[in-house]
Amino acid sequence: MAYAARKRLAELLEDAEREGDFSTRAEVPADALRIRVDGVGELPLPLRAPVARKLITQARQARFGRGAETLSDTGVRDTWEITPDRITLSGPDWDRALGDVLDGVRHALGLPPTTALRAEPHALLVYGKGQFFLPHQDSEKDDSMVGTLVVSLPSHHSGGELVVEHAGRSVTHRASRHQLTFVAFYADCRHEVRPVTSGYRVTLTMNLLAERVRPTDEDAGGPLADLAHCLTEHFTAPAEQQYSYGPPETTPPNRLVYLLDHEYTQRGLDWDRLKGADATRAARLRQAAGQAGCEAVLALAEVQETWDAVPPYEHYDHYGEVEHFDDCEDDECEGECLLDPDGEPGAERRRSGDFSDYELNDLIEDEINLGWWTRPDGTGGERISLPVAYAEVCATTENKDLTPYRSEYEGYMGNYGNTLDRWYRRAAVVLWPRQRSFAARAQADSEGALRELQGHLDAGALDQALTLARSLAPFWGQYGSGEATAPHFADALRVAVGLGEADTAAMLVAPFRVEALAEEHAPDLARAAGRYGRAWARGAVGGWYGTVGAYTSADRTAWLESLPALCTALRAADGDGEAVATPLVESAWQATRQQLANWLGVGREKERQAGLARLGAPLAHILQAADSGTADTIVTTLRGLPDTALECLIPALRAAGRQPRAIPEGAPAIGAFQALAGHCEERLTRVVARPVRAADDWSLSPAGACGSGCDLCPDLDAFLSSRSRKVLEWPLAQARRQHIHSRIDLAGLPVSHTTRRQGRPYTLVLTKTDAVFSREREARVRAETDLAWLRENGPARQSG
Ligand SMILES: O=C(O)CCC(=O)C(=O)O
Ligand SMILES: [Fe+2]
Repeated sequence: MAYAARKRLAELLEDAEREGDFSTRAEVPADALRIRVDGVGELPLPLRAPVARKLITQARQARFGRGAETLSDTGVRDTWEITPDRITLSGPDWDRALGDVLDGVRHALGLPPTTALRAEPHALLVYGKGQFFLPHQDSEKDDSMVGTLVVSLPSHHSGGELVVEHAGRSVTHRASRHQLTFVAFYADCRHEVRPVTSGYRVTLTMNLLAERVRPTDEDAGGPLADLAHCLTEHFTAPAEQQYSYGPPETTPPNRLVYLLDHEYTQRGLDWDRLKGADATRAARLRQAAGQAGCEAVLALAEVQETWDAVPPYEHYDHYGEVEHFDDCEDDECEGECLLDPDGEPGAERRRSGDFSDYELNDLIEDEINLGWWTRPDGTGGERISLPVAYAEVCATTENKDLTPYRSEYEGYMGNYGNTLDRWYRRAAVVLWPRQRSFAARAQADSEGALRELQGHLDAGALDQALTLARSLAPFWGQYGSGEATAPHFADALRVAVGLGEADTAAMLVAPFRVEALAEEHAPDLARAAGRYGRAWARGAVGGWYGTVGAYTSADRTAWLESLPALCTALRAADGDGEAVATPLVESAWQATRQQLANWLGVGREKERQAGLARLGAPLAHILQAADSGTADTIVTTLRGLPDTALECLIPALRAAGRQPRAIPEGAPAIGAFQALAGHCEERLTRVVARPVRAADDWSLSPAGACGSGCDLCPDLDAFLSSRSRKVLEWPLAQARRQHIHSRIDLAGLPVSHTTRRQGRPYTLVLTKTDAVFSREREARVRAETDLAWLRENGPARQSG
């Protein structure tokens, strides 16, 4: 079983924990160090109060970093600071003493013997009574920085303990009064300096830097063969699923993601600078990988967990039921503070904070994403975005035993219980079988994969390129739909042309959206169609276009503007550009025709007019791009539409008129626009010639039967069609009044409806409004204007 392999692997790496701690301490006789400070002179040790006060006269208020900023806030950090350029360290024995301490620290922290530590002075700090530094994490100021070394100078003081924490454990260090006290900890450990209660506490802080001194060829120890066996098993057994519904997987997992315990920055992620147990575990895994024919890289993972969780018992007040927002002091509050933590009605019961004392019940959901990884050859790394599947994850330390960097709690919301979301940053060793290396990396870095394929093609290694490209098929479809991937369409297309295998080429270009297509792709598009045939091209365009009628973004309207130029370039290119241009135009037309039909069916005039007018420009672009056959089909369809289609056709003609140069000379579009213009002119002339409505003519066209065969609609139609009846008083029960309302509103009729709430049933009063006349007047004016414009500027005139 694959699960057993992962479990065993995690256990095999468990004992590495004993090989390193996150923090360590050492004492050295005070006379090992001579320390001089500019403006003060050599500091006599143990340090006494007058000297400490003299140091303060030379110091500044210490600052601290938050994000990219450096801040000064004595509520967070209150201590005096002297910069390292003003400090000189010496002493006959100092270098050797420090060297010994660093060697001990290296060993205690579990860094491999192939690594050496160096310490660089960072600051001299003086803490007087009441001064402190709240919990924080030190920033890694240097690529090779792995931690901090705090050297406490001996002095009489109380308080001022240095508390260091990692993975739920914490150690408190007190400084010696007579000796130098060295405390070292990894840079990802949170630590604090508790307030000094008497005397002065003086520390020299140093950055700990790690450097490789010997190659890592020695055996990292441990049951390597066992580990290698687990890897082989993991990569041969079918991947198991988290939930048992759905068909079982038949293929093995693509990779193994072994989560480490410490946090790392992108810069600090390096095989030689791993911390504590991580170093041993990663070294063993890497060696096992070598034996099992696998490749290993380091990665950074973002983990999110959602737990079913409850607040600790103490958070319930004496009612035994009610939970309060942390700061709530309102005696009469019955927990409303939680519903409304900001005093805004309806604010959600969601808040962030430290919920480490909450009790975790069940894990509802977890999600792991890799955001960065190093290259297999160890040269740098790259940003990636790769969700990790359940069957790929393995860890010796569970997430819940680590400290999340963010937590959010949401109280009971009906559908869900109380949930606690926790986010962690973890590093990981990611492994995959060497033969599947290309696909394993490609899933995270599609651009890199395309580059590699092109490289093989350029080098004439066609067979290899084909084998690798085929291995992308299982997951390549998830790629390409985002805007960010559009720029890589050109790369995918070029590789597709080069491969010479129709199915694989189709798979490579399939995930992109049509918006990614631009004029510059025309030569390769035409070449691909020439190579793989018309059916291939039609299939590819269908995929790029997506399902007709599916939601399409505003981007598509913008993209249609570029369609004529794209099609012109396609037709001019070598190969078979027409094979791509034709289905592109046809698909665009099918989608637009569908929208046209939808808008024509809308009764509310203003809405319909606006909707149809918006389709004008896209329609013009499609006609501009069409070949003569498609242009004819389009014109024939448009001619067959009702008069309301003029609300789209005139805007289309106007759009075409605005950019006559977009139509290539001799293009079928010229004839199509002329035919349409002639058609519109004919229709408008008929509209304008209609007799003006007589002042006493209130007749409207019938709204038609509603389809449910009700007895009301015929009566409504009789009223609407009547020349003389302006008002209808109609006693109707509520549901029936409702039906008439909706019939009138849906059709956008110039009829007002009110209900007179007297008697039973109430009376629905329908009144034809002046819009019966005004709409017709407006329509006539519009028709006259359009007709005048057509006669003056329309394409029919321009042809000459
Ligand atoms: O003074 C100390 O012991 C530690 C100070 C510290 O945490 C820092 O400078 O970042
Ligand atoms: Fe610190």
